[in-house]
Amino acid sequence: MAAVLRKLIQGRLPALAGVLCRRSGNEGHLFLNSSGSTLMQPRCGYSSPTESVIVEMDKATGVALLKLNIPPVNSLSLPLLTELAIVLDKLEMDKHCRGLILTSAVPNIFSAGLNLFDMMDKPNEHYSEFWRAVQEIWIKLYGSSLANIAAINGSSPAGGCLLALCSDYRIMANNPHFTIGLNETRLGIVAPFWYDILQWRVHHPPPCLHLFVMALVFRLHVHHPSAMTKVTRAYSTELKISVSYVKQPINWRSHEIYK
Ligand SMILES: CCCCCCC/C=C/C(=O)SCCNC(=O)CCNC(=O)[C@H](O)C(C)(C)COP(=O)(O)OP(=O)(O)OC[C@H]1O[C@@H](n2cnc3c(N)ncnc32)[C@H](O)[C@@H]1OP(=O)(O)O
Repeated sequence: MAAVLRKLIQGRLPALAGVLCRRSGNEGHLFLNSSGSTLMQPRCGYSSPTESVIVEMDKATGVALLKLNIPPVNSLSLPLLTELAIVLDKLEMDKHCRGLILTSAVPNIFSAGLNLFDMMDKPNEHYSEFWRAVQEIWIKLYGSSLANIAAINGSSPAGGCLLALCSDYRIMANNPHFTIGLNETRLGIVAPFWYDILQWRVHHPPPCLHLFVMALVFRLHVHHPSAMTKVTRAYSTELKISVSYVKQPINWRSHEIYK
C-alpha cells in the first residue's frame, strides 16, 4: 500500500482527476458482463457473475441488499464498477424492487475508493473507460428511482465516501477504527465537480427531510382524508420543489452534460 501511495505522490499519476469523459453510448452492454455472458440468475433472482456484488433480494419487502465483495478492500476497479452498474440497472427495472441497501461483505471495509491501479500506468483509452464507469455509478445511484441507503460497515475513504454520498441516507457503524472522508486530495486527486452536488445535498438536508415529512402527510391523508386534505394541498407545491431539489442533477438540463 505504502509503495503504491508513494508512486502516486511522486507524480506518476496521470492528470485524470476531475476529467469527465463523454458517455460512449454503448448502454447495450448493460445486461452482459465484461466477458459478454449474461448474468444475474442465481441467489434470490439476482447476482453478479463473479459474485463481486452479492445481491440478496427480500421479496417480502422489495428491498435488495447489495454487498460489495472484492477483498481485500472493495476498491472500485473497472470490473467492479461495471458489475455494480449492471446490478443497479437490473434492480431499477425490477418492478418488485422498492429500495436497496448498499453495504460490504468484506469485514471492516466498506470501500477503499477508486482502485489506484486503474489510475496508473494504463493507456489513455483505459482512463476514459474507467472514468466513464465512475460517472455511470454516480448517475445510476444518485439518479435511482429506488430508495437507497448506504450501510457503511467499515472504512470508506475517498471514492468509498463518495459512493456513500450517492445514497439517499447513510448509516455508519460506530467503530473508532473505521475512517471516512476525502483523503485522495493528499494524492493530488481532485474530486470531480459533481462531488459538490453530493456534498450540497448532504449538508442541506431540508429537501430530503421535507420529502420524508410529505410521505407521512400523504400516509395520514389516506387514513384521515377529511382532516388532511387542506394540509396536503398546502404542501403539494412544496413537494414538487423538494423533488426537483433532491434529484436535481438528473433533470434533463444537467443530464445533458453527460451525453
Ligand atoms: C462513485 C463515485 C466515485 C468518485 C470518485 C472521485 C475521486 C476519488 C478518488 C479515489 O477514490 S482515489 C483512491 C483513494 N483511496 C485510498 O487512498 C485508500 C487507501 N487505502 C487505505 O486507506 C487502506 O488500505 C484501507 C482502505 C483503510 C484499509 O486498510 P487495511 O490496513 O485494512 O488494508 P491495507 O493493508 O492498507 O490494504 C490491503 C490491500 O489493499 C490494497 N489497497 C488498498 N487501497 C487500495 C486502493 N484504493 N486501490 C487498490 N488497492 C488498494 C493495498 O495495496 C493492500 O494490498 P497488498 O499490499 O496487500 O497487496
